[in-house]
Amino acid sequence: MSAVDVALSPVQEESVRATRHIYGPLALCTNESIVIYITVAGSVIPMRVLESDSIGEVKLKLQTCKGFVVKMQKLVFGGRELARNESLVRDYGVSNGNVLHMVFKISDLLVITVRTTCGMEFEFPVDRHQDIGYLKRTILKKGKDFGEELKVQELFCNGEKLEDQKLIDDITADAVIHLVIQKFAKLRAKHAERDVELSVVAANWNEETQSQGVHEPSREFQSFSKKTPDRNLLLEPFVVDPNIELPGYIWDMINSACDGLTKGNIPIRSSEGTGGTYFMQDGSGNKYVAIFKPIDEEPLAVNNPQGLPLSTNGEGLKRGTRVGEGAFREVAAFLLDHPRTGHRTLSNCELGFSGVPPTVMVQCLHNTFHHPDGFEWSSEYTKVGSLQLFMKNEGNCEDMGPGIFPVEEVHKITVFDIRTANADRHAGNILVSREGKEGRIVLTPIDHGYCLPENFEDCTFDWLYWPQARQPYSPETIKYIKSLDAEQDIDLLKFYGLDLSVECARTLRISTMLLKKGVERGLAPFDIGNMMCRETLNKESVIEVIIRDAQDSMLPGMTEATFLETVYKLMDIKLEKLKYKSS
Ligand SMILES: Nc1ncnc2c1ncn2[C@@H]1O[C@H](COP(=O)(O)OP(=O)(O)OP(=O)(O)O)[C@@H](O)[C@H]1O
Repeated sequence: MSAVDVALSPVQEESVRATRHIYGPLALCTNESIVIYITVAGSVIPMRVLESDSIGEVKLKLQTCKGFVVKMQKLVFGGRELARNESLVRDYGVSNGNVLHMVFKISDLLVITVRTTCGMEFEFPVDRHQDIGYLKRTILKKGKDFGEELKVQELFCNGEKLEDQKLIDDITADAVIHLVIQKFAKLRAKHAERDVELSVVAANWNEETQSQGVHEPSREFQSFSKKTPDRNLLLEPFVVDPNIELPGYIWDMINSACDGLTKGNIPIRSSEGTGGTYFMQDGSGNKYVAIFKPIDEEPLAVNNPQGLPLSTNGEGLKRGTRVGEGAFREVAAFLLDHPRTGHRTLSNCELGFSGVPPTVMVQCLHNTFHHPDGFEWSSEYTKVGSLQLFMKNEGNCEDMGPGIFPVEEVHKITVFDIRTANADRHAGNILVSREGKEGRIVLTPIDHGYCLPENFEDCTFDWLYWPQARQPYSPETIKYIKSLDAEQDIDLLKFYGLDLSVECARTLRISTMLLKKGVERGLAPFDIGNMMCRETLNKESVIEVIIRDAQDSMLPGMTEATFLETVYKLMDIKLEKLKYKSS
């Protein structure tokens, strides 16, 4: 028996038991059985799987053996995210002895339920990274809905008073928090994924209400402010062309985040996502104002905080993207999202048709970012990345059934994804909020670090399977789509210093062409989107076949324009066939 066998045997037994659990004893007899290693948060889990297992089944085994909820797992192998749950282990080229990396997403959101004595329930989301002081203030604010009944005074857990500075996240799951108020009320809190339950029960008590002051600057920051008198060093726009003037709404976001840093409200790293994503707070410490994503912390980049390995060839987690370009793609996504009233200009503060939050490139210096090789308060340690406006939300589309989303809200996302051939549109990347007295649902697309890839290989749209995608676009949306112009878009990006590569520009041209041609023929988002997505991992999508056929027909010396003309004609033929089939 080799040393490896010895080291693995206890875990193998465990994995084998899981295999038996799912497949019965026959699973052990097959020669497809392989051992893979899953790295997660610094430890390695050996696991026996079948090459014919789907990625979904591997995730299920991890849930069975280790308790990691399937929905919260992200697996990476060979620098690529194993994003398709229905694809097989062997489709992704995973074989015996290979190492897979798992990023475990924990939701940043906790949903707190307050129940009054008369049985009324009110739910409100709080951030697990916030502290008890924040929780109290939130309950107090919400307390208006309960009248005078809910006056927060103290919170206790396991007999211990919870200090305002304690993080909500530090409270043990399943713990019962006692909210001490003047009249009886009950509170319950659960993680948005519903895998952890936290109960909060209130009892009678009579003491003075805590003062609701603003956070004191942390000790960490006090030392920082002494060392860095230059406020601009903290956070400033990263502009390629100094002649471009940033508009007021972008400055408001930067200044607000800067104010937060100055007051010692440190950037808070999100537990979700595969890259370094930081919530920037305002001066009061009560509000997030922006999201900062440094380029050196992107997945597979040199300082990725999730422990993902470095890319071996520079390619990002999705095919046709490059490590370190995510932040630029985020900014491009905002610039391309033209408002209904006309073309995007930075001075126009209107949200775009699809609602991509305002995003700009910035540089920021702070010791809370991931600096594995040490840190000094010097400009050398400044990080460059995208800064995006924080959008208040109640969670994301993964947390709820799609049936409740208004058709127009889904359609606006489909328009953006098709235009930009977005390779990362899963339901978790669409935030959900409510607007107005009726609580109209609004969807906000985020996380556009994988839009405009060089090819269409990894295009996936979760909304394809939502009923709204089968409905035709409204006349207003069709009008918007007709106004799109890929050449103008390319020029616009260039103007703002984002010069697309020939391949990415080609993607934008072809996907805009497909969207426009599709609506001309009255196709629904499903029909158009479906042409861009692979049915299975190794079967080319319709758009890929069109592009390959166009490439095959090219003679040496032919121009990009000729290539696009060929794509244009081939696309017409395919669309006519599709129209004929569906009529
Ligand atoms: N503009 C925003 N407003 C509010 N919250 C946001 C915004 N952008 C990101 N977030 C929050 O931060 C979390 C992580 O962000 P994001 O998904 O963009 O990171 P990522 O590392 O690129 O993720 P992924 O692994 O899904 O590609 C999101 O799940 C969301 O909760």
